[in-house]
Amino acid sequence: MLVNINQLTKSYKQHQAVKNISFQIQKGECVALLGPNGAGKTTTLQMLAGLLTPTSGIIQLTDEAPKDFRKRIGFLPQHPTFFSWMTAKEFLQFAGKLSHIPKSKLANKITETLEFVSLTHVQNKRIGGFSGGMKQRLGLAQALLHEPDLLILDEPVSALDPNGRRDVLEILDMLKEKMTILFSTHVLHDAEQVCDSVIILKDGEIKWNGSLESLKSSHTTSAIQIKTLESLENVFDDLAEVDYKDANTVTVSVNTTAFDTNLLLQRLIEKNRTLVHFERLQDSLEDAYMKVMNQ
Ligand SMILES: Nc1ncnc2c1ncn2[C@@H]1O[C@H](COP(=O)(O)OP(=O)(O)OP(=O)(O)O)[C@@H](O)[C@H]1O
Repeated sequence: MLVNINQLTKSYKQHQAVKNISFQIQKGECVALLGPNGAGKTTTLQMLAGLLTPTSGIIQLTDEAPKDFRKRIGFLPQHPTFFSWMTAKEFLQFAGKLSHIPKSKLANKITETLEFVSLTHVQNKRIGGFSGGMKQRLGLAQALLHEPDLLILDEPVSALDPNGRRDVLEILDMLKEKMTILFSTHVLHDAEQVCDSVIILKDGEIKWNGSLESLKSSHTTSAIQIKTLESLENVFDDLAEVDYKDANTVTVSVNTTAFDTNLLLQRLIEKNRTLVHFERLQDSLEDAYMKVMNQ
């Protein structure tokens, strides 16, 4: 285990933004912190990055005393600020000094990191002329420079256009082979593209913590839709999970994919109905997410 969060709470005056949350992150995991606006994502990440003091609770990186974890973390805030008059290289030199990277290592580290985020060709250009996507990649470079154990990114793709989004998600996909990543997003699709597990936050509380696969399997249902030429009246009346769409169409909810569909077909034959449409309907991951949010 790399991170252990225990009963973490943050109150802003009377308002509890994060309510007693506990979770763990394993070394090498890529975890998405998912939730709508105001869920408490930024507050949680800022506490993890050591920028905000928790009202109560414990944040531990393995084998470290609670207060010593900051240098092992790389953080990209939701709205990073840059000095627009600096060049990309100057900005990383500045960031490198702040995080006490030894002088002998810094130049090589900057070259390597700029290469990794595809900014080598503009390393001597002023940041003022950079696009949103380029700035975000530079912010990412700043967070990576000191080779952190845990990379924390607050909504790294929310403000980007589709190309910028793709570039940053591709970088994250490469990075997850090398380090542990926790990033927030309010878009399920972003989480799905790079992460295996999600923590869903709503109103400061954890609504779900687990793999995307288990989210889907535990919150989705499948159904079978049947349409016949004749009316379906009295055909499936004894089945509880039957929903009549119209006289000729029903949807039968089935709890497992192993449901024996032959039973339904047999019933149609017994009752002399002519089948014109038969389809298995399956909830998507998005449906599962909405179910968790509405719980
Ligand atoms: N400095 C602050 N003072 C008072 N309330 C705050 C402060 N920062 C955040 N909040 C409140 O705490 C709650 C959680 O905010 P937070 O920014 O952590 O949510 P979020 O999930 O990151 O949302 P978003 O997606 O909009 O960034 C919100 O109700 C917000 O209004």
